Amino acid sequence: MKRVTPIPSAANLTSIQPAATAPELLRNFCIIAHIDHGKSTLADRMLQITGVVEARAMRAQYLDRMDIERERGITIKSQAVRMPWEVDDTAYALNMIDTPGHVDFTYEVSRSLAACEGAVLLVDAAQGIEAQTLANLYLAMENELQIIPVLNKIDLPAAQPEKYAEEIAGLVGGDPEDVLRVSGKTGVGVTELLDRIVELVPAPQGDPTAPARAMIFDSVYDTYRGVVTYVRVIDGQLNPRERIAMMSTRAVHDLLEIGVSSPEPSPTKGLGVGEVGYLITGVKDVRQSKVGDTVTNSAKPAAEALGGYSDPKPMVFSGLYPIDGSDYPVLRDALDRLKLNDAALVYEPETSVALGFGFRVGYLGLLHLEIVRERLEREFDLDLISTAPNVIYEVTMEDKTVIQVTNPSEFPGGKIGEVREPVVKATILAPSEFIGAVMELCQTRRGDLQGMDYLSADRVEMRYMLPLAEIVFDFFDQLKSKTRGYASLDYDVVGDQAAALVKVDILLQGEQVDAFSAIVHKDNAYAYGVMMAGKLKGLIPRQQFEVPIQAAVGARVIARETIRAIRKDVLAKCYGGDISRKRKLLEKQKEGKKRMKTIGQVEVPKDAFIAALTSEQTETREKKK
Ligand SMILES: Nc1nc2c(ncn2[C@@H]2O[C@H](COP(=O)(O)OP(=O)(O)OP(=O)(O)O)[C@@H](O)[C@H]2O)c(=O)[nH]1
Repeated sequence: MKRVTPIPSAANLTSIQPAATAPELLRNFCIIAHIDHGKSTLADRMLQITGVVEARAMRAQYLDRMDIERERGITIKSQAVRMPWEVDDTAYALNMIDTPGHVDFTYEVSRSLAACEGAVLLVDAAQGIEAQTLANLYLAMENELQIIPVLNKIDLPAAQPEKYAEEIAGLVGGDPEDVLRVSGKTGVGVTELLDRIVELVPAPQGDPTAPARAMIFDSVYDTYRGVVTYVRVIDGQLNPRERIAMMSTRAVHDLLEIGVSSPEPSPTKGLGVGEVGYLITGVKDVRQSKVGDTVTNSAKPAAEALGGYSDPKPMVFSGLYPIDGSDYPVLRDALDRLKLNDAALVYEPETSVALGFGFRVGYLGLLHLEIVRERLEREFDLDLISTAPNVIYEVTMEDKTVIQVTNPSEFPGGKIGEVREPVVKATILAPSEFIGAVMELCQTRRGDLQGMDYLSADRVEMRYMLPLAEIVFDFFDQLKSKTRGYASLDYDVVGDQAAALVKVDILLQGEQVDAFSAIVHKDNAYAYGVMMAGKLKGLIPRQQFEVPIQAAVGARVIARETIRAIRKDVLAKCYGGDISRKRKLLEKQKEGKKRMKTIGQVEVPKDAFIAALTSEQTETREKKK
């Protein structure tokens, strides 16, 4: 197809653009890829080639706005951008929706996909298909998107485009020759890709005369403008200064501004069928503008909401405590602020004997946990300690009462009928030489092999059912280290199952230390007990009496360590009768005691708890590196 010079940048046009582009001139697409296969780099190149961002203003990963995203090189929040592109003298508007690539954010990916008619399936020409390529491809197929397979990074010396084009064609159908070859880095093949998007992605269809219906696929909090809601119009038209209604909550808001991002926000006189843009209503909380919800006109509402909406569900919980107890109010405010921008974050106050006042926080997954914690520490200058992450358990007592447990220390005693835990369907892709290693790992994690397929002669896809609890800890790190970094993983929570789970408590001189309680499979209880008791023995200073450290399941002690007694006589070194020096030493000892936590009669420096919890976290972090 012949390419003509792109039309001038939308940003250079007058600030208010005409209402609604005709649907047949629109193409809505997203780029789906495994993490690091180059989605953001390709998106950058498209912005540059279509002229919406001048080369001079270009910076790497233009669309990734959060500092953390830029530093970690990953996309967390998706964004949409409109690009002009001319083919055969016809000016089209391409809406590109950048999607997050990580497992924790699958829900956001699926909403972004629902806003498109086509998907560029991007595969690194030196790596081939990976687990998230498959997961995202299946999501795109469920949404009936036109798939455009593309091999990226063909400039790399290690690129094997022939081999992987065949792999892709085997997966999506078609001829290996039709798989486009591009380099997001050098720009090779990107114009051809833009042409192909116009050619292959179907124009959006909808009823322009019907009551307005638009799907929210993202909403972000902006300090200056409040919540910015990204929508895709399905039917009808949204106009400035209308009153709009959210169909799931029935909340009504005044539309203050409506426009498109190109990629800086530019107001328009409205958004019509198939268009992608943003709405500003002055709302201050993203929870009032939920991803997946349907926006309609409040005076002339649509009868039915668009399908597929679900509330984000936290899957992983952990206690979050300020290291300095006086920071508790700061932490509370910081969480309130963060929640404005993160509808998936949930938390409630919690107190721990060992750690004081804090919060039990629910996250979508481990990456989400790390990101929240990092943002709290960085943006609010807090020093935090988090307890080991755990999943949500459903405990049915013998009398049939059901209890949801998000904190191990709340695991009920007494007569338990059944404990259920969430399970995931995991897809693991690895070179076939690592099949044994992967199987061994999954077996130790209580995995159940569901099936296995060869993608090519030397690469295999394995499907497992695994308890989520076994994945949230260090599964991914173990998988990487056992496969020399070659395996990739994707998982999806699919339900729950009954399991033989018990709570292990750690007791100091008979008193339970809540921060160390854990829910584990009964076969792993002993190992956890021995590990924790041993660790605490090394951290708790000797007291003037003997202190037993025990690990127990219910009333049964399964491991024990003992801290031997000493008598710490601070006056021992003071000969003679210098009373003022003696007093000083005693004062000093009293000061030190303030930093102690008393568990029963045992005085434990708060630092020891922090060290025990952090060493666990750093061990896992170290392993990741
Ligand atoms: N040589 C080469 N490197 C590339 C190309 N495209 C991307 N890269 C590099 O690959 C790495 C990952 O690229 P990103 O664009 O951040 O990948 P991504 O898929 O957006 O990653 P997520 O946002 O984490 O999903 C970066 O170091 C890029 O510089 C390419 O065409 N050629």
